[in-house]
Amino acid sequence: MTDRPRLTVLSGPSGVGKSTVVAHLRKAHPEVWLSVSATTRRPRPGERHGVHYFFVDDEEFDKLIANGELLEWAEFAGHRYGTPRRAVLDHLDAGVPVLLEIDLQGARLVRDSMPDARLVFLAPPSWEELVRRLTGRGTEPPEVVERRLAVARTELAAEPEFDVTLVNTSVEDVAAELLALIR
Ligand SMILES: Nc1ncnc2c1ncn2[C@@H]1O[C@H](COP(=O)(O)OP(=O)(O)OP(=O)(O)O)[C@@H](O)[C@H]1O
Ligand SMILES: Nc1nc2c(ncn2[C@@H]2O[C@H](COP(=O)(O)O)[C@@H](O)[C@H]2O)c(=O)[nH]1
Repeated sequence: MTDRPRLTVLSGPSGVGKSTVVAHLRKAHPEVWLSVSATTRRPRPGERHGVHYFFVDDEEFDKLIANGELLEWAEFAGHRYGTPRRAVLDHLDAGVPVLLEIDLQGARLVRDSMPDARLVFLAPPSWEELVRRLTGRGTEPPEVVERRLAVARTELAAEPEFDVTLVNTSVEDVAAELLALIR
């Protein structure tokens, strides 16, 4: 029987660089499986259904919840996001390392339902750098950036709840540290 690998949860404030770090890691290590979340948010330019997210409407998201298909879900800055349960469990059962990239509320829910999961907090080098990254990404209008930064203050305060903190100064360094934790 295959040993069940540990689930790794990567969390941290919007704009800190979670997706950038994960993309860098997975380019060199495609064997690490990244869960594709469902969301009611609209796609950004370049985002593809089934690759970056499963983009669903409110009714479809309600059904996912009602049918117990989500391992966890949360509302973040006006939209809902959730982790499809079956695919995560199937990959773990098959011995494949699984990575979730989710918000603080979701990380707390996973910790409650899967206490063996390792919770990793990605922190910015400074508040000013976080603002620069989120603004510089240019994917959200100023009012949404403000909303995400307000949430970020709460998320930064929750860092002690996590098993490990990685500071995203260098994408290469932090991706290597994350890989070592996943293994
Ligand atoms: N170490 C780094 N140094 C400088 N810029 C970075 C670094 N890591 C990421 N960035 C940049 O910061 C911006 C935000 O990164 P990214 O979209 O990966 O954040 P995120 O945490 O996934 O955000 P969200 O939670 O909103 O999806 C991007 O423009 C990215 O290129
Ligand atoms: N609780 C969950 N949070 C999730 C999930 N998928 C993504 N996220 C987090 O939402 C915010 C915003 O993401 P964005 O793509 O709109 O910038 C970010 O913190 C993601 O990590 C999920 O399935 N559950």
